[in-house]
Amino acid sequence: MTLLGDDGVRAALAELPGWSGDASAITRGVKAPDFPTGIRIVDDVAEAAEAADHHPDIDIRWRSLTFTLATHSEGGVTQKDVDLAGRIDEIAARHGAR
Ligand SMILES: C[C@H](O)[C@H](O)[C@H]1CNC2=NC(N)=NC(=O)C2=N1
Repeated sequence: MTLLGDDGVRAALAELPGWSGDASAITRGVKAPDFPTGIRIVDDVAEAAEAADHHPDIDIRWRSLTFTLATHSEGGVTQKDVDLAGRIDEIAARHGAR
C-alpha cells in the first residue's frame, strides 16, 4: 500500500463528502439517531473492518461518532482508508446517521 500524499488525499476527499484531513489521517463525524443505533453502526463498522483487516480509530460520545482512518504500517493515508471511508458512509447512511 503506497501513501496517497497531500495531492492524493485532496483528490480522495473531494469524492468523500463529510470527510476531512490530510496526508496523515482522514476523519468524519456522524450523528446517529440515538445511542443504541450509534453502537449498531460501530458494530457494523467493526465487522467491515475485520473483513478488510483494516481498523479505524473510533470515538463514541452519546450519539456522536468520530471515525479516524490511517494506515499505521505506512504512516499515513492509503487507498485502504479511502475504501473503508466509503464503507463507513454506507453503514452510517443505512442506519439513518448524518
Ligand atoms: C497484520 C495486519 O494486517 C495489520 O496489523 C493491520 C491490522 N489493521 C490495521 N489497521 C490500520 N488502520 N492500519 C494498519 O496498519 C493495520 N494493520
